[in-house]
Amino acid sequence: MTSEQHTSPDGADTDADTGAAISVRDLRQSYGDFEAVRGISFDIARGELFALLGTNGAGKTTTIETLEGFRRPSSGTVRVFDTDPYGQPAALRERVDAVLQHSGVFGELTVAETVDLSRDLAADPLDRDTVLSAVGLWDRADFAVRQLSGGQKRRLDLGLALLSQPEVLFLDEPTAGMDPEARRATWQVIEDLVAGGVAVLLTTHYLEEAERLADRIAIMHAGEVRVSGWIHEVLTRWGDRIGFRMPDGLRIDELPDLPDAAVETDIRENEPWVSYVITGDDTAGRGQRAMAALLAWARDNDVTLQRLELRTASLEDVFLSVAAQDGVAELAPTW
Ligand SMILES: Nc1ncnc2c1ncn2[C@@H]1O[C@H](COP(=O)(O)OP(=O)(O)OP(=O)(O)O)[C@@H](O)[C@H]1O
Repeated sequence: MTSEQHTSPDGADTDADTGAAISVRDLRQSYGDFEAVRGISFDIARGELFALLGTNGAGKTTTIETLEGFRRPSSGTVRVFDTDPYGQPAALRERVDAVLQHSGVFGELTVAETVDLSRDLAADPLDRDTVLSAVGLWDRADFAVRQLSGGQKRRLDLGLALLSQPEVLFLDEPTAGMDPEARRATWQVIEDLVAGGVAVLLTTHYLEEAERLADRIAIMHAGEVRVSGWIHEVLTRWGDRIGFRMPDGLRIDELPDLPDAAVETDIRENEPWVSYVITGDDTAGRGQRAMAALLAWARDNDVTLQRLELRTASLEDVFLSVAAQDGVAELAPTW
């Protein structure tokens, strides 16, 4: 993880002065009259994992395909190591690899043959056993690729991407179809790559995956980045949560005011549910203070709080508010 990027005196970010492996500036991308990406900007440093999240059709794949050099921007600039990636120039080919949504491997070849074929194309490849061990397929070397399960194919895709020892890796939903154990093993592989200095751009619909792996995130909706930042800052900004089952016989206006908190009610698992969202500046102590006030109220009023919980905001809380809203301004928490 590195510090935030700087801008050179002429206003241009450069690889040399920022350490940015990937730089996107005001990228717009259209399909005919339809603008799928509407002016987004971000940087990714070496040794950083940046998660590009978003609703279906938000523009993530379009953005990644542009960075991979498959599409020329309609306007704006994208750079990978200070180089325009359009057309996948030779200077980048050895430094960049990807796990795409749709695997390009041949079903009739064995796993070992598939790895060897990719090794033949790489300048300084890892050896076959290292690759197959890294992705947990050492016992599948002699299987035809078509005999692999969906999750195993995904692991093979990752193995093929990491064997060339890339400096930039694009991961487009890399753990789709994996069971929980394979997913965790894959997370470890990705964490090791990032620790080794690889810049990773990840898209995923598994928010737990982004929460575990990402240094910084951007959440896209309708072609725009609606929320971005260091993941812990985003979650802190979204506030802590106290929740409990709505006590029988109480109305919402009979619930107490808690410090720096706003209350709302909804239904959770078929039960009436109370949520307090706590956003005071004292991020270390605000949850405890609100909880202490709630417990004092419950004791004084002889109320039992069932299923009581205190938690920090999750990426799912942030994501759902992005998906539910349709304007940037409304997204800043107003409680
Ligand atoms: N080749 C294309 N021609 C026309 N429209 C396209 C094309 N590819 C994508 N789009 C549209 O552009 C928008 C963004 O698509 P994109 O695939 O980038 O979204 P995404 O964020 O990756 O979505 P998902 O999470 O569903 O994979 C969508 O509305 C999609 O319908």
